[in-house]
Amino acid sequence: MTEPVITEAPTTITEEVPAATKTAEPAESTTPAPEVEEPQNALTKKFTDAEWKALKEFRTTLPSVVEEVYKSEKPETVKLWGVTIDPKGAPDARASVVLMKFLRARALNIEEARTMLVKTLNWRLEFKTDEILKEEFPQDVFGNIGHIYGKDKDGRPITYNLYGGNQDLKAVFGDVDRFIRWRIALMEKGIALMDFENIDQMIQIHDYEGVTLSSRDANSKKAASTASTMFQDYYPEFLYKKFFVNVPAIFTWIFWLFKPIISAQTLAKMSVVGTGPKVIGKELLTVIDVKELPKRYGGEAEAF
Ligand code: HEM
Repeated sequence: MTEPVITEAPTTITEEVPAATKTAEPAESTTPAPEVEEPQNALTKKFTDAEWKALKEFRTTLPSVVEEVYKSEKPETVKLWGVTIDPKGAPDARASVVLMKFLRARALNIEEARTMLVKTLNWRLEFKTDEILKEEFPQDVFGNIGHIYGKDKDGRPITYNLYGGNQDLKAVFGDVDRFIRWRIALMEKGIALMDFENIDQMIQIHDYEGVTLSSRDANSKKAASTASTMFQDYYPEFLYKKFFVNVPAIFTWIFWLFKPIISAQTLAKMSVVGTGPKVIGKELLTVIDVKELPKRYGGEAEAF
């Protein structure tokens, strides 16, 4: 697996200004064609000059990406997370945001970003992600282990996974393929709440209340590493922060088991929080408003 290198979203706002190319005596007919103005939204306005440069080059590879993935089908446009990307057409701000995710996940390396995009599109066809939102999963098994609830202070959606010991984990992880489809469905539902204009990332919270070592059997380990690898490979730059709450101190070492499959940049977005609403609230209330945070985590929301 290529180690993805994810650069932090830059905070400086930079407008794309074409470099002045005036020479001493411009010849009459050599006036350079004006650069096509880039459509902007709040997220593209945060791109740096280096990112814009990489994006323009990345776009030139898109026709070959479509050809490689869809072969003779040759679709005019490609839809990714609800955003239409026109490989040959005029640039679009939301499409730029989606494409930038691949570039940032690969440290602006065009060839590596292209490979990641090809692999992601191929995986989505194979995994049938388009059908996943319509799929139904047994409520008695999954009803309590995953929730999408509230927004952070900047409007990012929040997903909660309750993988603690007080669940029937044998039923949840007994069929690993079914679990993975359910987990990817939850991810896609979270992404469906993003507009790619102002919001393109989410907060994830894992609750491990009541966890014991016996909760970690071969199936749940396989489910955890498979899901984690899929997020690394096919969901570039979707994570803003991830919190692991209600983790008993004696189990924090489990966090480090994931180090080989998660990039350093993604690991830096993750933090392990102790147990109880007071301790958890202290940490989570820095990013989530008290009215949006469930009571069990130190907030005021009457949630799950
Ligand atoms: C013992 C029972 C546990 C079970 C059943 C379990 C289950 C899972 C599952 C299914 C995932 C897949 C990723 C996702 O759903 O977002 C995951 C990821 C992960 N878990 Fe656990 N886990 C357990 C304990 C722990 C503990 C105690 C820690 C310590 C903090 C931990 C840390 C992690 C990390 C770091 C990831 C990777 C997250 C990512 O890639 O986004 N797990 N776990």
